[in-house]
Order: sequence, then structure tokens, then C-alpha cells
Amino acid sequence: MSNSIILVVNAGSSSLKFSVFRVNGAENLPLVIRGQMDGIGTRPYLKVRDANETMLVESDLTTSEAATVGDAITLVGAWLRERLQHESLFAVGHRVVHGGTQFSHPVLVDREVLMALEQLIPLAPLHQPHNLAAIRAIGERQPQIPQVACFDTAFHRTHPQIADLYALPWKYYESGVRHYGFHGLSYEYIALILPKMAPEIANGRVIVAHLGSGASLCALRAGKSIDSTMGFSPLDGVPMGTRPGALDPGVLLYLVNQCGLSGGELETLLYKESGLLGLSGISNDMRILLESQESRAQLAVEYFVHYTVKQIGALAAVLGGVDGIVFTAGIGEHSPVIRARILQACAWLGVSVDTAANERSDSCISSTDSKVSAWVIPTNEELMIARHTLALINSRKGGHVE
Ligand SMILES: Nc1ncnc2c1ncn2[C@@H]1O[C@H](COP(=O)(O)OP(=O)(O)O)[C@@H](O)[C@H]1O
Ligand SMILES: CC(=O)OP(=O)(O)O
Ligand SMILES: [Mg+2]
Repeated sequence: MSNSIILVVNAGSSSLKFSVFRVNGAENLPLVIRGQMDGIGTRPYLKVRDANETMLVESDLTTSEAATVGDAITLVGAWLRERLQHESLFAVGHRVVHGGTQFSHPVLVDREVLMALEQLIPLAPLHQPHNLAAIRAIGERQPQIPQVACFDTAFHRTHPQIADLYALPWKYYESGVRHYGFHGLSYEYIALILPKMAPEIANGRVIVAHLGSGASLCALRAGKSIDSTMGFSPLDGVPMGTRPGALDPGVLLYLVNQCGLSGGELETLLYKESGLLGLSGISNDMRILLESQESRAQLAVEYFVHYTVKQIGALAAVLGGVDGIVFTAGIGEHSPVIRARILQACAWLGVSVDTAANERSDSCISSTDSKVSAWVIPTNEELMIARHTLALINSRKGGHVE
């Protein structure tokens, strides 16, 4: 057992992340390698590092080599098979974006579970198909290896009912039209690590801004999710790489009834052509927009900042005040410019930025006299998934935790 490994697969909307952990015990899952192909479809780039941060692979790919997340799964799968051929694979853990009403905890995937998860594809068409494709591809090659699905929606099941509802007739709620919330594995990791990284706010009112290619914010009270900006699908809330964020439903009626868009066209527009890409007409990649002198690129960045700030205000109201703001995910972890612009607009909440600390991406980026502290905490959805995977498999072996 101590020589076996857990592989974690996290297929996002523009990236494929994977990690390998050695199984040494329930709390001790040392990292073996971690890799990421990001910029899929724009400027694909594969990086794989070992646990000492030594780069094992670093390569630019052409857009046609990795045009889709499916291409990335094939390429990365081949590399991993070669690299791990002498290892004993204990289990594979997957991030699955939508668990619907049925799955509020990690689950061992079998044929029935897979069928139930397929039913949720229309609720997360940018993610769920890739998540399930990876499960299927591994299941076909190695059917004896247990695979565990961990859900982005699960952490939000602590929402009070009011944050779960839409003001629609009840029959829709009963049939699953609910405010689920996503990025839960990321928020769960942040909640887990806060007592160590930022003990002074861990038990308080915290807004976590997961700003990646997909972006959302979560209101944590004492480490539990009480509200979040994404809802029924990962379209709601703040603007994203290719998704618009919150949109007046009247716009959808207009697009269908007056412009004659079909359901499929609407789905493509909302998931793939909107957000930063739609507004800028240039790119969904925040790095490219920040480098651009084009006025629409600058407007797209301004829009992103404005609506993120607006949602921070909304969640601050729900929490009845804020003790800390945490930035995580691609943009949150790596863009001092965006963090500074967001925090400066939140000065009214009592947050003041330490410019040098922010430029260095230190853990704490607020000044010592700031009433509300601000933090940069790299997320680790993969570690969360590995922990859930090990715990679930061990519990099925009769409660024995290795
Ligand atoms: N240094 C940076 N400055 C600004 N944005 C960045 C930087 N590094 C990464 N990003 C942005 O992070 C996003 C990807 O975030 P990530 O959390 O990896 O996304 P996902 O998991 O949703 O695919 C991209 O839009 C990318 O432009
Ligand atoms: C739910 C979601 O938007 O995920 P990602 O950020 O990986 O696209
Ligand atoms: Mg992600």
C-alpha cells in the first residue's frame, strides 16, 4: 500500500490539471508529480513538475495539438502511462463539476453513477463531458482500478435553504432547479487551510474569490459555505473567460424569441463566446488582455473587476460584514494588478492593500492597520480530491484508514 499511488484528474474549462500522490496514510499524501496543461485552445502549454518543483516537462504546443480538453486528456494520458508504468495505481480521483441533488459526497463510480452523472451534462456542458470522458477513458483501460468522483457542488450543501432557492414555482425546485454553487473543492481546501494560514479570520466571515478561467466567490462563515455567486450552472455570478456571469433572463428570452437563437446556439454563446472573450473580441486569457493596448481589452478587464467588486459587496451584506478576503485560482493567485484593482475598490469595506506584499504575492497582502485582511492562498483541489478518494476507499474496506 505505501508504494501505491493515487492519480487525480481535474479537467477545467481551459485547463487539465493532474497530480500523483503517494499513499502513506490518510493525512499523509506526499505529492509525487503535478502537471497542468493550460491555455487549451488559445496557447496550450504543458508543465509537469516533481515534488521538489523540478521541471520534468515544459513544452509549448500548437493550438491544433491541444484544441480541446479532450485532446489534452489523450496527450497527458499517454505521458502518464509511460511515466507511471512501474507504479501500482491504488485509485483515481476526479473532479466532477456537477453532482446535482443526488451526490453531496464523493462517490465510487460504477455504471449507474456514470449514467446519473451523464444526465447532468446539460447543466455544465463545458466541464461535465470532460470530467466523464476522463473517467471513461481510464475505466476502459484499467477497469479494476477504483475511480472516485468528487463534486464541485458538494461543499455548498451547507447553504441555508434561502440560498438554495430560485423564486420560481416549487415544482422546479423539486425537479432540481436549485442554486448549487461550484468550485466547492477549491473552497473546501481554503477552509481547511485557513486555520493554519490565517488563523485570525478562519472562524470569522471570509469572502473567497476563486478567479480562474471560471470564476466565482464564496461567503464562508466559520469555514462553512453560506452563499456563493454561481448557481444552477457555472454560468452565474461574475464574468469569466468565455461566460458572461449574471445576465438578465430577459436577454435570453429576447435572444430566443426575437433573434431566433436555438438552444444549442444559446449554449455556445453563453459558455464559449461571452465573458472576457466576448467583450474584448481578443481573448479569454486575462494575461493577453492585460498585455493588450486595445480599448476593448481594457474594457473587458474593467468589467471583470467591476462585477467582482459588486459581488464582494453582495456577499459582504449576506455575511453582515467581512473579516477577510482571500484570492485564489489562476488570476487570483498570479495577478497583482487585478487583486490591487479589486481591493482598492473595496476600500470602503475597511481593506487597505500592502502594495509591496501584493506585488510579491505574499500570503497576506493587506497592510498591518487594515480592518479587513486580504490574502493570496494557492488552491489545491487535487489534494482535496486525493484525500476524499483515499478516505472513501478505506471506509469501504471496513473503516480501516491506512
Ligand atoms: N500571471 C497571470 N496574470 C493574469 N492572469 C493569469 C495569470 N496566470 C494565469 N492567469 C489566468 O488564469 C486563468 C486560468 O485559471 P485556472 O484557475 O487555471 O483556470 P481553470 O482551472 O478554470 O481552467 C486564465 O484566464 C489565465 O489568463
Ligand atoms: C465550475 C467552473 O467554472 O470550473 P473552472 O473554473 O475549472 O472552469
Ligand atoms: Mg479550475
